[in-house]
Amino acid sequence: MQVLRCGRFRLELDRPHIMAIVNVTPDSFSGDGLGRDLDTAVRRAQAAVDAGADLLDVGGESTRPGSEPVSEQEELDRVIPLVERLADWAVPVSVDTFKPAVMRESLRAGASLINDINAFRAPGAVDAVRDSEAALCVMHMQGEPRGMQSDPRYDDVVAEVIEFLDDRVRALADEGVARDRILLDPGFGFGKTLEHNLALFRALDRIVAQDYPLLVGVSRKSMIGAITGRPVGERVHGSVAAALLAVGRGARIVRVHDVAATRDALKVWQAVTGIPT
Ligand SMILES: Nc1nc2ncc(COP(=O)(O)OP(=O)(O)O)nc2c(=O)[nH]1
Repeated sequence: MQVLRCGRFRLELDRPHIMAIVNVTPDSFSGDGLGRDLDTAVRRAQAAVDAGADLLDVGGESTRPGSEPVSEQEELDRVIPLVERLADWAVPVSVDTFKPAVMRESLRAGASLINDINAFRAPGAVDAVRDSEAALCVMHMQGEPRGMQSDPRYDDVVAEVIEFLDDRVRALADEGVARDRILLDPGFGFGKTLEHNLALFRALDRIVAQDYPLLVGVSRKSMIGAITGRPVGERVHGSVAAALLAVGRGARIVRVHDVAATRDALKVWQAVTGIPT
């Protein structure tokens, strides 16, 4: 059984887990950003937990392609008050950030997981998380959100993503980060064309073979839109299908906007496969 150390929690990953997206942003690509309205964000988080979310991922800066950077203080002002409100809930709170100062303050406020699309490469990022008990999600991205989709290129996207993740995990291990805190994520849509995303999806089992829990985030993304022809607000069916396919290939955490739909789909998948709910 894979157990992920996640702050004061121990996640037993023999069954798939749902990470609910709680974006306190004005400009998230999916249009679900809650801006700075704290009470609305708390209600959204509660609804996600009621619908079956196992974790909450709080994001204060949109990382959609072409997004404009947000200042450290603005991100702190958006994220920390919400983390403080959620910190004693019965589910782990994750914070989606690549800024070391936001990582540090989030941990101080009670976050149990740091979700870094930049794989803890920023100067000071490893220092910010090394001595905590928090889980760390290490994600692959080619380039930066502002320009990553302009012309992503790989010789072998699967091999290069695996090599990148291996390198980052080794860097964290060299700094003393225990392996039971680490999650991997191929970073769908982060410097990838549709073909790159599909190649990675088909090879998820090879990433799983790296023997770290795998997190997958494809919810409502452009790859779902490209395949289904649906606009961002009508991608729940495609997103749920992708989540099931990812779980069937070994992903153990799916990062989603539509918790209830994903939860029902996973219940059916678990009933058929005999994996405990
Ligand atoms: N680990 C991980 N983190 C992520 N954070 C943001 C987004 C982008 O999605 P979203 O948060 O819905 O949009 P935005 O960044 O525009 O708020 N995708 C991932 C992902 O695939 N994996």
